[in-house]
Amino acid sequence: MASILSVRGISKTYAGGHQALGTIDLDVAEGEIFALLGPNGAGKTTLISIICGIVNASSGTVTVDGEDIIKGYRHTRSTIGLVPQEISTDMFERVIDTVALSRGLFGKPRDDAHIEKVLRELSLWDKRFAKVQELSGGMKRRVMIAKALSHEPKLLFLDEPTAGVDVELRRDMWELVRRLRDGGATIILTTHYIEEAEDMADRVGVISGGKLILVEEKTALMKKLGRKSLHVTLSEPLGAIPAGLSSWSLTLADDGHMLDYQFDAHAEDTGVSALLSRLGELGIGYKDLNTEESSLEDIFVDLVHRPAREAAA
Ligand SMILES: Nc1ncnc2c1ncn2[C@@H]1O[C@H](COP(=O)(O)OP(=O)(O)OP(=O)(O)O)[C@@H](O)[C@H]1O
Repeated sequence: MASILSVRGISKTYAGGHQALGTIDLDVAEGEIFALLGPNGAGKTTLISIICGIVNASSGTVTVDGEDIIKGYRHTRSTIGLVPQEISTDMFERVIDTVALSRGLFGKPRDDAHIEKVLRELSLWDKRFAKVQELSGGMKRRVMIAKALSHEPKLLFLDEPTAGVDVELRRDMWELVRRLRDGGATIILTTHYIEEAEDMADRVGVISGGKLILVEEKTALMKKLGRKSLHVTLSEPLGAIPAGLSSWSLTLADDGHMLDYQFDAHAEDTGVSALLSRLGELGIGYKDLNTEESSLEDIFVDLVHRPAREAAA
């Protein structure tokens, strides 16, 4: 599918000399949900802000829907919707007015039916005549989303959309994201809730220290980097791991009642069957066995911390 977003050689050094982004290259296809993961200060917001035309890049180019974001800014800005991390809107305006005004700012003709649809989808219709300042924090966030959707963007950025929101709003938001995607929109989100990326994203990009260290299909990533753990519940607790088991990398947990073995699920020989027969030979009985796959969170933590570990080694 065609790219709706192409980032080529983008870097950013802020005025104070801080390099927030190294050289970033990224393509996002139309209709994708792309999750950008990274620790605090990794450069996620900087990258989004450059694409949205809020921050100038130090080098590189960005194309949105076939147009350069600088030369073709009118088109690219009206193609993009941004839900920023922070709530920024005129607090004294009524909900319906601030959302309708946002649409006008992007040069789109008035469309009351669309504004009503957006407000209804976000459960804001009943509050349409309330001033923004009278709303709860969660409702204010819904207003920010409504504003971003007011001009029917093809490419929607959600910058940590569910940070600090309640369970209900979070669930509503993910339903909305799915509906938008079904309607053909492309969605790029940053999140600290990795299970959300695991649940929602088609592809995942990991940014760390201003560098995009990995971009991969979510399922392929989990397959490739995923490890499995085997948990062996012992009949009798062990005080220490017996010398006869030194060929496996094992840990004892649960006061010696549980033996854990981490292995690469895709290796030709996982070592599991040899481990189980050795346990038999050593007379170590067990009551139960179960395996567990690593989550995207495990993979992410491993990836982000790997450079530091490698440097220390
Ligand atoms: N206007 C600015 N001037 C100088 N430095 C900045 C500015 N904005 C961001 N930075 C720095 O650039 C780096 C990247 O920040 P950015 O906000 O892009 O990270 P982030 O990945 O979005 O983090 P978070 O998850 O905390 O939102 C940080 O070190 C930050 O302090």
